[in-house]
Amino acid sequence: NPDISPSGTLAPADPTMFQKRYLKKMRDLGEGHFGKVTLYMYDPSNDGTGELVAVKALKQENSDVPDVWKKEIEILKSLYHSNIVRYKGCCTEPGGLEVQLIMEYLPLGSLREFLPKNKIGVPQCLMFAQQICQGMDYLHSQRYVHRDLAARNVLVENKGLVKIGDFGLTKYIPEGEIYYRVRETGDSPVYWYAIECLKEMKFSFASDVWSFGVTLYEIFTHCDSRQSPPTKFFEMMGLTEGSMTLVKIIELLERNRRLPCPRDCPHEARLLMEQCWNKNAENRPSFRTLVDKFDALRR
Ligand SMILES: C=Cc1cc(F)c(CN2CC[C@](CC#N)(n3cc(C(N)=O)c(NC(=O)OC)n3)[C@H](F)C2)cc1O
Repeated sequence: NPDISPSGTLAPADPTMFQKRYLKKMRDLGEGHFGKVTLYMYDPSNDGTGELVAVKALKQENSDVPDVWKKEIEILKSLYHSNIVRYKGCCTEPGGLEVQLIMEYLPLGSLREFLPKNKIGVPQCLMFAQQICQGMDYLHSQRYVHRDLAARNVLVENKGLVKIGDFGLTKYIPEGEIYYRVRETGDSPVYWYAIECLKEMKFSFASDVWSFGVTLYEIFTHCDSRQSPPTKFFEMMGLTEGSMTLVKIIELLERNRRLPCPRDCPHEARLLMEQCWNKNAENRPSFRTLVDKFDALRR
């Protein structure tokens, strides 16, 4: 339904502009530090035949950081890859502060929901792993560091296709730079963090590769909560509380302790996992290399 522009000519409606009044809330999909993701039906004809979309909105009190927020919208808008969730548009309230990011909806949810219910075999684990590497290789080629790669942020389109689904902590690494330093830790996903992130809050393409190693571990454990990274790290370090946890994890990693090898994980895949967890960031493979290594494994 093209909008009538002031001059009265028929301006083609911009398909990336969603009007808040036609968004009908269905249910919450997730909660994050700065906001939440909700399932809506976009139903301009108001007859229940609209399309389902996933909408990410900042919590009001955080909406005074529009530049950070707009950054995430700009990032997702600029990414085009079969293994990255599709940007559909954004929704602004007339004169409102809040801007909402509108993405395609993948009803099967993330690997965290999918894997425990669908016992996939080794070939499919390797296929999913390779697709994540393809998406991440593309993200890195655009000079973005994800900083939150984990099974909970990988969406399942169908049994043959997964996509990286959330870019809440993604940062741009300027040409010539290697690291992105952050100040806040917040409720950071420390069990997915490389050792240099824990010690110096230094994030890089290589720290994303470390997080991929943890994601590969999650895939081969079928996201079984009894084997989750937090659970296994707590077992290894014994119960600690508060800031001691960070100190204890660093100690374990310095002593070359790592997550255990999942029962169904083939030896070659375990070797890749361990390469991703190399203490020395320079010695970790790139996602480009990992895509090729998974090709060899899948033969
Ligand atoms: C404001 C910051 C913020 C808020 C958050 F809630 C989260 C956490 N959130 C991320 C998006 C999420 C998981 C992924 N990827 N997801 C997306 C879809 C989709 N596009 O279909 C989907 N589908 C689904 O669950 O279908 C049954 N889940 C899930 F909402 C968790 C992270 C954040 O940075």
